[in-house]
Amino acid sequence: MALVPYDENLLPSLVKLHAASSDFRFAERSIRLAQDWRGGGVAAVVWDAAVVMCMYLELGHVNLKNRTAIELGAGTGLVGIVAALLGADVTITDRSLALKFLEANVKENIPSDLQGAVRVSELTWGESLERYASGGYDLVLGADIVYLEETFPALLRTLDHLSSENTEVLLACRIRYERDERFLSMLGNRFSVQEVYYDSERDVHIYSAVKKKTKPEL
Ligand SMILES: C[S@@+](CC[C@H](N)C(=O)[O-])C[C@H]1O[C@@H](n2cnc3c(N)ncnc32)[C@H](O)[C@@H]1O
Repeated sequence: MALVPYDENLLPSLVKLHAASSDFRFAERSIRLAQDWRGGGVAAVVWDAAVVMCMYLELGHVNLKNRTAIELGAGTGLVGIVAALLGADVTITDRSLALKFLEANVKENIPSDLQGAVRVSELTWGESLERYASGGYDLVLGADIVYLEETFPALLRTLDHLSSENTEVLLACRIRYERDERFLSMLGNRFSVQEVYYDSERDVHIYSAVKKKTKPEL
């Protein structure tokens, strides 16, 4: 039986035909990603938010050269792959069920001289966070990862763990429901959040969040 993770209206427009693979062009390279909507669930297709995030990264507003980045809920890995091609040292993560697919896409699309700058690793939000350096990343990237209300507390704990006051969190989101707005306001308790980009054609917003400075104890 086909896995239908949620509401058909949420299907990314790029993959409504259950494409077997899709081609993209970012960072002056062709990227071919295997996709498997029927068998792989939400992690196995490229969502519009990922495409918009890559477009945003390509614009050059964010410095990626020699910076450390971690991608959460990477799915097919497009964002992490593009970040690596643009010069970042990237840890690409998702739940264990997504990793096989993700590893194959990374292997296929990262040239051998950059393979050392990319690793694929399991990160289920809120779990075993001690495996990842606290505040240890310059950038935390997430495309279309704000959609399941029950994951919001764990996702917030994860963002909090990975970020220092010098980390920029970039989230590409399609705001579908009120709960998505609620997530952003929960994020605003610990982070200063601002919208930095909007793609009206795909209806995807990019938010930048930086941890608020904690007041020194008196
Ligand atoms: C809508 S897909 C987006 C995939 C990809 N970022 C993109 O935009 O193409 C959501 C992703 O979040 C991941 N995800 C969902 N719940 C998660 C959790 N609790 N911990 C880690 N990843 C999770 C899914 O496996 C999936 O890859």
